[in-house]
Amino acid sequence: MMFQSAFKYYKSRKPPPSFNDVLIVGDCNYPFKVVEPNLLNRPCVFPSLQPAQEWKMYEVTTHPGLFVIANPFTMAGQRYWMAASLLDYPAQPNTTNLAAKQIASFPHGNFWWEKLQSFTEPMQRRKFANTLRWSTLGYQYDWSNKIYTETRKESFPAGLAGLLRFFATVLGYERFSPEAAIVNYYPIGTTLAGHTDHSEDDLTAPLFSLSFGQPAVFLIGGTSRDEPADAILLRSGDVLVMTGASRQCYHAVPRVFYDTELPEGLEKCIDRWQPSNQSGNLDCSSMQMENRSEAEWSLIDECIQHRRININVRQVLKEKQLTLKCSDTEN
Ligand SMILES: O=C(O)CCC(=O)C(=O)O
Ligand SMILES: [Fe+2]
Repeated sequence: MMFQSAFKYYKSRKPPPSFNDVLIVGDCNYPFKVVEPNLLNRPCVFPSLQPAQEWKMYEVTTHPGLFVIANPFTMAGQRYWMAASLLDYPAQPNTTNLAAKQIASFPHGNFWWEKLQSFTEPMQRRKFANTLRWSTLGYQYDWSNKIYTETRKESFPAGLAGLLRFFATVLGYERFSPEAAIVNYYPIGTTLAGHTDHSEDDLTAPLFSLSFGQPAVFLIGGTSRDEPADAILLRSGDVLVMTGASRQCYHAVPRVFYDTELPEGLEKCIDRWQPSNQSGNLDCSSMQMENRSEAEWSLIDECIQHRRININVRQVLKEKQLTLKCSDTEN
């Protein structure tokens, strides 16, 4: 199916789409080529992740350069990043789609989270929860002008930067520098239209997409909208990486749905993070772990039940620009 017809097909509620042609990460019946982790003389462990020798990594052979790592996270690890996405990343000075309200009412914190806690009626709380749609980390993306500007550059969260450098190294991209992220919050039923990401100066650096919470159908086509698309199922913990030719391909998210709608035989997301069973309070000093309270975990679980979170990480600058910057600060 061509990109736009595939988008409509997977978006449709009536009738709902079939999952027959959706690529399932890790299933050998599909065009997945096993990729060996690049682990020479390197530590293969990172907090929140399973040891890298145990990861299942694939290249999607119909899209050279497109890699998928089938959920390399531990359960507590997933919950750690879910909590960070909901409590920390939407906080000032990061920008969110709710920026105008944020400045007016809560000058310093996470307006959305603070206000969310004030609702006692579940339906109203859920309605308000759905208003958060994105937050930006590091270089704050200017959506109107489609640029990253030096003047709106916040610090990139250190733990997340470490995680992304670790993924990049295991895939052989040792020089990857995480400089900007868009955290997308997708309430069930929402979509992301087809686009390419081309505002970064370095389009040869990989683009990472981390999925948490409810599942989604991810669509990837060619460099124009007139090429056929592949649909890939992304479940909680899955990591998708666009490199090489696939880095500049059209992609979209036509469907975010409850894992209970997954066909029989497919692992449900819920088995991947098990709310309340295990806290996400990791014991690791390198990630400046903040302990979350019981009340916070319960609201985090509620939020996760009704949405997918996507952490989309980019390198913005070319390596030359980076080198210049480093020598600037050293002098
Ligand atoms: O949600 C996703 O997996 C993709 C998000 C994306 O393409 C973007 O933020 O540019
Ligand atoms: Fe994108």
